[in-house]
Amino acid sequence: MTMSSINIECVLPENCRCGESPVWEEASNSLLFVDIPAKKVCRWDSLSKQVHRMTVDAPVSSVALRQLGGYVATIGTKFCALNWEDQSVTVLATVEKDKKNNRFNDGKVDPAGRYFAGTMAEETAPAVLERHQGSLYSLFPDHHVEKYFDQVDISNGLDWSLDHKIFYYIDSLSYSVDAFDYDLQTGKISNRRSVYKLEKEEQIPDGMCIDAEGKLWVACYNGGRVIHLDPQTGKRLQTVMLPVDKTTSCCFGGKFYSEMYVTCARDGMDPEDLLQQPKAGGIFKITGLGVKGIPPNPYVG
Ligand SMILES: O=C(O)[C@H](O)[C@@H](O)[C@H](O)[C@H](O)CO
Ligand SMILES: [Zn+2]
Repeated sequence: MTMSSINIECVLPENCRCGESPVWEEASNSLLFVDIPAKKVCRWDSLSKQVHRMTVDAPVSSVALRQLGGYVATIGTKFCALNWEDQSVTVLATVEKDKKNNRFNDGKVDPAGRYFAGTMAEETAPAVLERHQGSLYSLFPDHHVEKYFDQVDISNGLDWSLDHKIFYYIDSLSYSVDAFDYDLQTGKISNRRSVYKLEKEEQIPDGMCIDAEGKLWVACYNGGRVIHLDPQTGKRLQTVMLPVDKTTSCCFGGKFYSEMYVTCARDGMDPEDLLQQPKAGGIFKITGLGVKGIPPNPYVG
């Protein structure tokens, strides 16, 4: 084992109101992410350091790669395809037409190419919302949508185990990281259980990703950290503190997926905190973790 020292750098002072859904695109050496209330999908080129932004017509809560080219995103309560070249949006499916106050939140593509995303009621302030209004869905390659369960408060982080037999999921206000048995063939989930309960100072679990060793990394909203968890033992292995409180999500990227990228939010911070944390809303890169990630799955369809 090589000794590594952790370095944390703000690589892009984007001032996101609520940065989310970081996704590494190897083909363009870029990081994709969204700013939910700003209705923006962004792509930061790690070589040129240029950012390209696409504004859509409703809150955009997650973005993912698409096998056919371009991207998919959850916008309002719609699963959409994005054409980055001409900046056009095509609706693939709509959920919850009857729930005007709901929107999608975090989403990610499973190893078979289904796009999973959950919903929540719109917040009046961070983590303040009508409870139990959300559900978890997935968009299959043929564009039909399946619903898994309802009664969700804030549908958030999700990822799959390396053998594709477990689905990990966070409903933020449960303060728990949960696991389900996963059937990759059918996309069905079963046997929900908790694998980690957050400690008080860790605050609210938000976005999550798995690493190449099958361990989880969870961004803690208001906790200013990402925590490294062993879902087998239920133990926390490591805590990495960031210089911003509202850390929202994380992914691996860069060469061999050896770097971690972390998004965060500015919304809900008071003026003093903003003075103390001028990089709030930026994109952070963590190096020296000594563990790699795995490539994101593209949506098939
Ligand atoms: O990004 C998200 O997941 C939600 O849309 C945000 O509003 C916050 O993270 C949430 O308030 C913290 O739980
Ligand atoms: Zn989130």
